[in-house]
Amino acid sequence: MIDFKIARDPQTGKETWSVPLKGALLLNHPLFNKGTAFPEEERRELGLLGLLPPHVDDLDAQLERAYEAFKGKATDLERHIYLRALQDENEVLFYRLMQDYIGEMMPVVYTPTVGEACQRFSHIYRHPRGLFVAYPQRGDIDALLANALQRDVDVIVVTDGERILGLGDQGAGGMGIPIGKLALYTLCGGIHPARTLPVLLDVGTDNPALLNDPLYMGWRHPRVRGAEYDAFVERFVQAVMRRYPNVLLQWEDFAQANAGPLLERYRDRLCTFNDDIQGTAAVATGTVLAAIKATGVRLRDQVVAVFGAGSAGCGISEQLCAAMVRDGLSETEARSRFYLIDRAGLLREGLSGLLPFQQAFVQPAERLAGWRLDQAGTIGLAEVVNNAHPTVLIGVSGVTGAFTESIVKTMAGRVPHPIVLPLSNPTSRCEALPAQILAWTEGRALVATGSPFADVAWEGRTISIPQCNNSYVFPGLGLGILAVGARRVTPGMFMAAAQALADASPAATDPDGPLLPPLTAIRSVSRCIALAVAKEAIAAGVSARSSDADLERLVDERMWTPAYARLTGH
Ligand SMILES: O=C([O-])CC(=O)C(=O)O
Ligand SMILES: [Mg+2]
Repeated sequence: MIDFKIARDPQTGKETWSVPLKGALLLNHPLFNKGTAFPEEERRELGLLGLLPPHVDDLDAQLERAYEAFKGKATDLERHIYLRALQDENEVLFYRLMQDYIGEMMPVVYTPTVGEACQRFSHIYRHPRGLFVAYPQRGDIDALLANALQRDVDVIVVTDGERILGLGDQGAGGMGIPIGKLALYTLCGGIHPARTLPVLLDVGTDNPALLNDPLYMGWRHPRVRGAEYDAFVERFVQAVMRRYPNVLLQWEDFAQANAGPLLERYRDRLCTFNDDIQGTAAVATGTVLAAIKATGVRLRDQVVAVFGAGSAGCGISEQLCAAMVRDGLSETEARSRFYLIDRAGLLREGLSGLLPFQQAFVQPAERLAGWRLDQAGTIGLAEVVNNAHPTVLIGVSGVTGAFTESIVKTMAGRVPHPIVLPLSNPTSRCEALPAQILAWTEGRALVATGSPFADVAWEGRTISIPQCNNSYVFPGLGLGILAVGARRVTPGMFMAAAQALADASPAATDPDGPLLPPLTAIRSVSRCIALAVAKEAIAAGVSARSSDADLERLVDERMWTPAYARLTGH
């Protein structure tokens, strides 16, 4: 831990950081390092004279140099390595560069390239970041946390690496995900980078390629499971609560068998949520709400097919269902409009092996009279589309190409503007490519994807493909929670976030506009979401505040902007 202090001028918002480091040690510290932009008097005061080339740059000159270096890289993975190295060298420069070129750089730091970076983690590793909490060290978790660089932590993103995007078990390589998510907390939500902590719980890996890789950096052991796993996670959460009682803890990319149970176990004990279940649900709900504004067909009249009935698919369905109830349906009526398809086919009465969270979406046998079973004896997506006539089709399966031409064409045969959301990540796992969906529907479909895609040209129109990714929600959610010191993350906050996202949709005012705002607007979208979430926290009684007064100031004060602070020694 490095004990540094930040003083903020209330008038100008400018920060002065008092740091205990000097000379080369200071230059090696990404939070403090300004590189060639250290002004003369700081070079003198902080023992930097002679350690830097004599010319003093400003941030703009540094940006130009960094962008040139970025452009010089040949592949996305090399660009990722470059940006991660910059993050480990100079955070202000990294975040300003990301902000100025967000459309170009977010897919490199985050989805999809972060997936490849996780797969190649042990080969591209350069510099430590975040905290590795490995099972053999389970007796020392308090000490491990105390070793973290940060004294005060507001947000932790934790994974055990078992379900990294749609790429499965990446073991310790999963650390790339918490690092990427927290970079987005700062980039999109203005969360101070000094107050975020990525954590990888290393309980081993069942990925044979990793276990056999001589360079693998994780604990070389099959995954610890069952009661031992649960006890380990419990030790971790207790240590976190002792050290950072008010922290926001985000669970990320856990396998289905653990994701839901962990959320249930901890949601009432600390301020915590699961991004893949709840964050993905909120962004999908916000996107569907935006799409129905564009089509003019009410939510209560939609029929939803969800391909992939894991925790994400069920989480999305639960939230959309709650939104339908708000739109006037009874819960039973709303649930009857959902068709969820898992590996064993449509969730239906009599199907064995249903998970607890799937039970609520089981279709009764009488509604399926006359439906055909496929060769495997299940009711597949094609049969659902043939018979149920969905208006919304959502993919969270990780099955590349699952939305075939015939499925999409059948759907579009009955719906003027089908809403099609292939959300699986990374790009290689997408259920259908946007250009295909638009071609198969004569440009009528409203499409949004989980991973980023380029615009599609269609008969003289340029159709932008919004990225329906939880990155539209979690940074603003976190910002709102921190702004009012919320103690819990409630379902109402996700509904407020979804509504705020839909309200910010360009399609709400222009039927030809994209469903989601462009990435260049993401900071202002996060701010709107933060305000809605903060309001909801107060209304739900989970904040110490009792009034909405001053919310804008509270949110704005929390938003860090990448700019060099004055540095002094102490
Ligand atoms: O990371 C992303 O792009 C979205 C996400 O949470 C996932 O796919 O697991
Ligand atoms: Mg995830």
